[in-house]
Amino acid sequence: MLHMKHIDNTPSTPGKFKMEKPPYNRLRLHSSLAKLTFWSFVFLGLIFVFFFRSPSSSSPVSSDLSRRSLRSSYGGPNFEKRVRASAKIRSRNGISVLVTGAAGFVGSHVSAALKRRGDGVLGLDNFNNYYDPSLKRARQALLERNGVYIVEGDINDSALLKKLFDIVPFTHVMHLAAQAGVRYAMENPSSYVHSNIAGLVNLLEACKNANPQPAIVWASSSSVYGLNTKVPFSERDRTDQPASLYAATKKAGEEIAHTYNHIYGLSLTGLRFFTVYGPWGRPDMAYFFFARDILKGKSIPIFEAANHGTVARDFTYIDDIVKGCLAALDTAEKSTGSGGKKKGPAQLRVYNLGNTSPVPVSDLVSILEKLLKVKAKRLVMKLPRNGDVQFTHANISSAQRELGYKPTTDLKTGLKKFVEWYLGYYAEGKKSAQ
Ligand SMILES: O=C(O)[C@H]1O[C@H](OP(=O)(O)OP(=O)(O)OC[C@H]2O[C@@H](n3ccc(=O)[nH]c3=O)[C@H](O)[C@@H]2O)[C@H](O)[C@@H](O)[C@H]1O
Repeated sequence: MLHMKHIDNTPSTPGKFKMEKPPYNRLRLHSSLAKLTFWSFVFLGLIFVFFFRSPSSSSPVSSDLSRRSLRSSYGGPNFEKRVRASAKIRSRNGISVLVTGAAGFVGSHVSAALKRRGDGVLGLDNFNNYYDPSLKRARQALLERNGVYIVEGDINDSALLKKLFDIVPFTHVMHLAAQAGVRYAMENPSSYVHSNIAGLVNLLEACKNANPQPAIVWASSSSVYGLNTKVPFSERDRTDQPASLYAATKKAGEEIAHTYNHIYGLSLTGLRFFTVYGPWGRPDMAYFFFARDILKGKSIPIFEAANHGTVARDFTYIDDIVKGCLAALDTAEKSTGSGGKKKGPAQLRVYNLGNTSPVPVSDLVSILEKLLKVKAKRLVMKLPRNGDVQFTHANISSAQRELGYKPTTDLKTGLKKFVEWYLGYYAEGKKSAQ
């Protein structure tokens, strides 16, 4: 009760009051001791933390952790050396291209073709498991043997994109990373928003901030024509009635491209691919899993429209698509902006890359039966209302005129090449298609 004593001892004339020393000193002594103890603990704690976290610590756990964090930071001279070597231009008038989705079907073919003609190519891919990742790894191994390095990372990782643009002044970006597939969009809608919208915006942000700004060619889709009935589909037709979320995200991508072109002077070319097929293709696509299931003796669902209406696709062979992609890169004008600011109007293009000859899905199955020498167990079903459209048919006159695009492979010839690859790749017992 010190404070009460203190009050009791206070004289009525405060101006003359002098505090008695002993009790006050005792108080100060107590609080100093407490402070000293407290700060000693803090000090000891800091020393402990410092030594425990030091990389030179002999603790195996901490050194392993620090090694791991270094590995995942995309840093270090080795990483930069690999990136530079892969992106190095080896031909006169060559270009240096960042290919996103490089371990994908179209991405791996385009990367290989660019490398073959001496362009610098750096791949980027997140190796997600939308379909069997071992197929993506096999494509990666093939590309690595040909000098193309694929960085394992996501287009949503801004720090990684910035790092890549800091290391290499890419002249072009071939943006093929996406969440593909029209039916899977009902199962996992957010993956489409994540890759095809957020990822695209993130990539365009990196491109707009890069110095120099690259020209960008990217994959849109025939699905943007949605429920249109006028054929063949022309780039001038309406694209405001998508039948799947996949199509809606690709359509959104085209509008986002317009915005970045308008505000920042980015040169942007969208390619509307029409059902691309061929060797090293995507196992989620019909021609691929039809082949697998025919060989396994499983029945295959063949869609038909109302009143036995034919469902058809303008199937386009991968080599024709690759030629279209390279022509789009070669005719792309430079972006005009710098430092995130537009300096003048820049190129904005959209092209159909199709085959201009739609084939009914039932004919596709007949071709596969002949090539595989196995009769299919056909299960004819009503076209489900989960993203499919009844037919696609490209008008390619713009691409023909401006890119020199001219598809040369019909479905029979292309599927023959696919089946040869498929049988070789999944040779008996070695691997099995999933
Ligand atoms: O051009 C595009 O932009 C898109 O092309 C591709 O979509 P689609 O043309 O729908 O290809 P795909 O699924 O192989 O079905 C082929 C045909 O088989 C029919 N089909 C399909 C499945 C089935 O079980 N039965 C069936 O008859 C089906 O009705 C269709 O008629 C890409 O997957 C897509 O990512 C996108 O790039």
